[in-house]
Amino acid sequence: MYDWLNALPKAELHLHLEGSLEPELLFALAERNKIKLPWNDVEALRSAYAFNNLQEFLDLYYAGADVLRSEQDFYDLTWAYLQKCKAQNVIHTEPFFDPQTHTDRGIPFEVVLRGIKQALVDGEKQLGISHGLILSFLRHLSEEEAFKTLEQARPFRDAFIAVGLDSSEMGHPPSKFQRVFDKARSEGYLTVAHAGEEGPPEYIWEALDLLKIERIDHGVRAIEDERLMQRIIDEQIPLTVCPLSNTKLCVFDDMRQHNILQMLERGVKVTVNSDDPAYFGGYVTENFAALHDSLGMTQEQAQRLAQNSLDARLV
Ligand SMILES: Nc1ncnc2[nH]cnc12
Ligand SMILES: [Zn+2]
Repeated sequence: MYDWLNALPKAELHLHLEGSLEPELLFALAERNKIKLPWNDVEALRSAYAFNNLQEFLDLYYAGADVLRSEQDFYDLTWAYLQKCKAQNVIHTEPFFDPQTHTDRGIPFEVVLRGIKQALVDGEKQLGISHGLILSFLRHLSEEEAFKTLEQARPFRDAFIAVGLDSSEMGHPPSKFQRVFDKARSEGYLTVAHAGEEGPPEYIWEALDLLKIERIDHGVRAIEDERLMQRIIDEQIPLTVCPLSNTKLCVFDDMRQHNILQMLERGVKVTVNSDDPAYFGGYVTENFAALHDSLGMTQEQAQRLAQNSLDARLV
């Protein structure tokens, strides 16, 4: 039914690899690693996917990530995501991963990175999907811990194109990580950050002015600040918007209230992404389909959104 949306060549610019962990794989990895789960089966886990806000989701997302232990686990996770990309004509992806979610559980940085990177390299060779990997800091943790993570990444500098910032937004403004991002930029990393998902427009200003980001992840609350909107339009700063995520996390009560097409028509460089597809009900094509079903997105608008994603690549 959505073959025309599936067929559009597109890039995905906002995807957390840990958020692509489907319940079936989660259970398989739990069995492989002999981990007892608090859910009886896949259906019980899926029925827990009802969230009132970002934090409720994050609590489950970090709990789910605990089944990822070995290099092979991270490879399998990433490979499963790349298969979805192939099926949906995502020809380029710039995924995030959160090293601290794993190093804080005692999994060495290099175990995580090697598994992910090997799958991405195989994806290039075998599936023709190009990539740029983004190391994302957890903003609910301290500046010092982010510096430590940047240090752990140093021997693998070439594996990354950028650093990012995710996790609980409220109370953790971009300014908290200004010095970490300064250091990262001095080492040649590009920068992106989640801002204006649940947080106010001020956080987007900080991300632009203090973290010097190339793209805004989410950014949907920019619409509350006209001066900010003008800047984003004038400078053509891309927004990586995640419609299904925004409705599942109650950023918008209903998809019919989502502002992505309004932004598109105002000249904002918005893109469509899946964020955490295993938890939010779909990959990129399902996100496009939701815009068609609920907002009446036209074929021409879909083409512009897909083209924006290709134009907004960092590599
Ligand atoms: N949507 C999101 N916002 C912030 N942090 C995240 N980590 C994974 N998904 C996230
Ligand atoms: Zn995200």
